[in-house]
Amino acid sequence: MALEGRTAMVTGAAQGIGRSISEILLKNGAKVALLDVAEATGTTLKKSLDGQYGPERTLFIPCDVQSQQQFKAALQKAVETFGHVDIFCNNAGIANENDWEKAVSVNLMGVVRGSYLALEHMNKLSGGQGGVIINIASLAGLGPFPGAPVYTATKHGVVGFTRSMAATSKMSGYGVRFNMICPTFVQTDIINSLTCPAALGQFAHLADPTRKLMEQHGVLDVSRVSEGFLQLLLDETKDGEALVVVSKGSQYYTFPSL
Ligand SMILES: NC(=O)C1=CN([C@@H]2O[C@H](COP(=O)(O)OP(=O)(O)OC[C@H]3O[C@@H](n4cnc5c(N)ncnc54)[C@H](O)[C@@H]3O)[C@@H](O)[C@H]2O)C=CC1
Ligand SMILES: CCCCCC(=O)/C=C/[C@H]1[C@H](O)CC(=O)[C@@H]1CCCCCCC(=O)O
Repeated sequence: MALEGRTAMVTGAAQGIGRSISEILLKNGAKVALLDVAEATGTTLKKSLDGQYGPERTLFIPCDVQSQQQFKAALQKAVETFGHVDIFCNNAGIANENDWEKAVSVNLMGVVRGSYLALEHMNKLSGGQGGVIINIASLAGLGPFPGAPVYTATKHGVVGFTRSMAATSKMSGYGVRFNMICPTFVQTDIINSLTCPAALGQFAHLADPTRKLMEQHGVLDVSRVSEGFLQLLLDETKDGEALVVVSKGSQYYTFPSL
């Protein structure tokens, strides 16, 4: 199997896209540390995966990506259990224009924190074995998404950070590839937040236009993102790339050259 002997960590792994990514990693032979702030959902998932893959293949670690202490301890636990980390996916995210500071904290600061902590273990210059970091951005990381300006800003931030880290890693010799995925709407709980007046705050009047956008763009199954994730992970030529996953297919985004 393509990922036999590899160890992965996925944040926001208890449900949705993170769960689907964790499952495709397991199907392809990897061991996976599942991190999530939702302890009950994560524990239930771990039990179900134990039945399918055996208890030694996964580890559930309750972890809020907003906490440096919890995140650092989670990395430590995964490395102690599995020996090393080869694949790291910063997936945890929320949509909340009302509590927009939390959205910045989870979606952008959480990705920076996760990437830097993962690098401490993966960086070849500090004794690591190298690896791949894949960040889950969004189509809203490449263009404007009306009704969710802060969500959009965080995803643009993830795109900029990931591209810059890819260049930084290459020029420094870290041996770690950085890539991102930019999906359109995907059938998970987060799309309820994008049309929920409480989460939209001052932009609650844009819930209906967002529903219309979903009808126009389509809402994908999570498997479309995890299949893209596997493609991006296994293609060693990809570094600093954004894989756009939309209803008509998946394609690498061409950034304007500056
Ligand atoms: N569903 C969609 O339409 C799209 C989602 N995305 C992105 O995909 C990622 C995953 O979201 P979905 O699976 O769609 O949503 P989801 O709401 O189903 O899953 C998000 C997961 O992240 C966890 N989480 C939230 N805050 C956390 C924190 N502080 N620390 C650790 N875990 C935390 C949740 O408990 C949950 O398990 C997010 O970054 C989202 O922005 C990107 C494009 C489209
Ligand atoms: C393939 C090139 C993509 C270029 C960026 C783009 O097309 C952006 C489109 C936005 C458009 O301005 C209006 C939208 O609704 C698009 C963004 C849709 C975002 C879906 C986000 C879903 C999510 O993250 O939960």
